[in-house]
Amino acid sequence: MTNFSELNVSASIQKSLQRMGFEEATPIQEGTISFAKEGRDIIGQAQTGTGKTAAFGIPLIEKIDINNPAIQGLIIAPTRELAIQVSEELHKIGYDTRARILSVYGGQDIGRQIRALKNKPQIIVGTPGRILDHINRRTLKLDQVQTLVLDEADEMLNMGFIEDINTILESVPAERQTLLFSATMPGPIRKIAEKFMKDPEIVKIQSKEMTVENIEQFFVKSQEREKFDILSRLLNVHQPELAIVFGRTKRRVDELAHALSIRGYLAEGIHGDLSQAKRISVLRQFKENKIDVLVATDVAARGLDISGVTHVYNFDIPQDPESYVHRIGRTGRAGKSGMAITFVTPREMGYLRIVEETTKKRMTALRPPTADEALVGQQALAVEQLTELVEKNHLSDYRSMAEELLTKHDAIDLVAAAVKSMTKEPDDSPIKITEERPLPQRGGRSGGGRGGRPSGGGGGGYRGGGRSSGGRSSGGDRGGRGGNRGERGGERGGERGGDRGRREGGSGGSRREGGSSQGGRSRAPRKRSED
Ligand SMILES: Nc1ncnc2c1ncn2[C@@H]1O[C@H](COP(=O)(O)OP(=O)(O)OP(=O)(O)O)[C@@H](O)[C@H]1O
Ligand SMILES: [Mg+2]
Repeated sequence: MTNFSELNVSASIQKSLQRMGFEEATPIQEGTISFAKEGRDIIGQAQTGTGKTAAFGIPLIEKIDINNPAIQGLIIAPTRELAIQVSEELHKIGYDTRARILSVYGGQDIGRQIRALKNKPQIIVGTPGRILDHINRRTLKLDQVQTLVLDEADEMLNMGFIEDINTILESVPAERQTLLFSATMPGPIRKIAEKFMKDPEIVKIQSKEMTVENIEQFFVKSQEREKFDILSRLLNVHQPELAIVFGRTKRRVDELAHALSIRGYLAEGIHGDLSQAKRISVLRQFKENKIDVLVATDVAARGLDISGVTHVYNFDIPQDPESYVHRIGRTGRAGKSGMAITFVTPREMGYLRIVEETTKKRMTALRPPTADEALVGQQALAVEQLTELVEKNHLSDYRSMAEELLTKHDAIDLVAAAVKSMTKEPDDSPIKITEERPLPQRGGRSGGGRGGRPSGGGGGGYRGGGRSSGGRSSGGDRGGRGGNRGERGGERGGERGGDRGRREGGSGGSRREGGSSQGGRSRAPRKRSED
């Protein structure tokens, strides 16, 4: 391990890093900071959650000439949330150097952005569409940019941003430093690098597996209609501090978030159809622990760094392995441990194997907990809370009531009642989850091979079983919702017609939801439409 002074990081940035609690550089930081300071182009590849932001952020901030009012650094990130997150991290790193940083992204009032641009920011973090918009309006002057960063390059490729990035690259001086960061490095990304970068130094943090070791990976084989009840029981047993549940489509996310709330979890959904303000507020609530379960589509959660996510549930198995890697990478960040659980229907077992082949890591079969086990989990939680209350001993206002109760009732009955009242018991309030058709068959015979454990239902002995989640799910009434806009992710045709703003704002961002596996790539089977 190397500390930042050994990497010759300036004293003022070291001070900020100290404040951020960064004691030592992570391997990707150690590998890239010196090269970047030499002015080299860099391709940085490292697993999720290993500090790629600071790996480019530290040398970038260090290079800024604080007395030069021009934009000197440009960072392109695939989504608004990421642009915000990156700029927040840069603010922290640059706190003592006082570099001026501004994020620009779709969905935010452009007039306000234009005014903010007049305050002479030195670093811009933005999404491709909005950056282009500003370039076209001549509100963003990039002729003095010295450093260009492509963050989450793989995702920008998947989203079909390559042409936009091409155009942006043509607007920045050729004499510049280019840093490209990605958790995965599919072939087309290497091609971009060859085209746009000068003799790049490739810093790849070698790891046998693509996913970090501190994430335990499980799969649950179950029928589609059983998934929701299994998910509830898993939540009850695991008692995650913060959990993210991934759904394949926006409708799925809406339905899951709603169903989880009905069953008493503090859950909210996030996807590209929600307004910018709503997305930001949901993320804030999640970060502040006001929500326990965040339900999200791939894109909405890509790259998000939320500390303390203990569990990731893939309610639907992702179609491509890169998405899997990114999804589960929302937990196990900065060396913490995490658990990832992927639901897979028997017909989708081929996808599971493809994921495992790519990550070089086998998932362990998880037997779905029975209703009794789920109850025991919740009772244990109640006992824990009760014990904590006793230990805190702020009970003087209640003691006389307790004494009186004890004269009338059996002590064990009283404690049992207290535990019961604090236990979240199984809840079979009706919910509606529209069944998803499985992904197209792939990777050989379905259901075979893994010789998995018995799946599903736990013998049907649980309350509120398939009846509640599956039974009432025919849901043809959703047809007109038009939620399938986003599923045509790969179809670039026509969408260059100037509605870029829409793509990043409001509903427009939806184009990418779930389409991440398709854009520009032909190897994945085309996904069916959402509805
Ligand atoms: N040297 C360090 N010491 C301690 N914590 C760090 C260090 N570097 C980064 N972190 C923290 O680790 C977390 C993950 O970092 P970051 O978001 O940059 O990961 P990433 O590699 O970009 O992941 P992803 O591939 O998911 O985008 C952040 O909370 C960050 O503040
Ligand atoms: Mg990142």
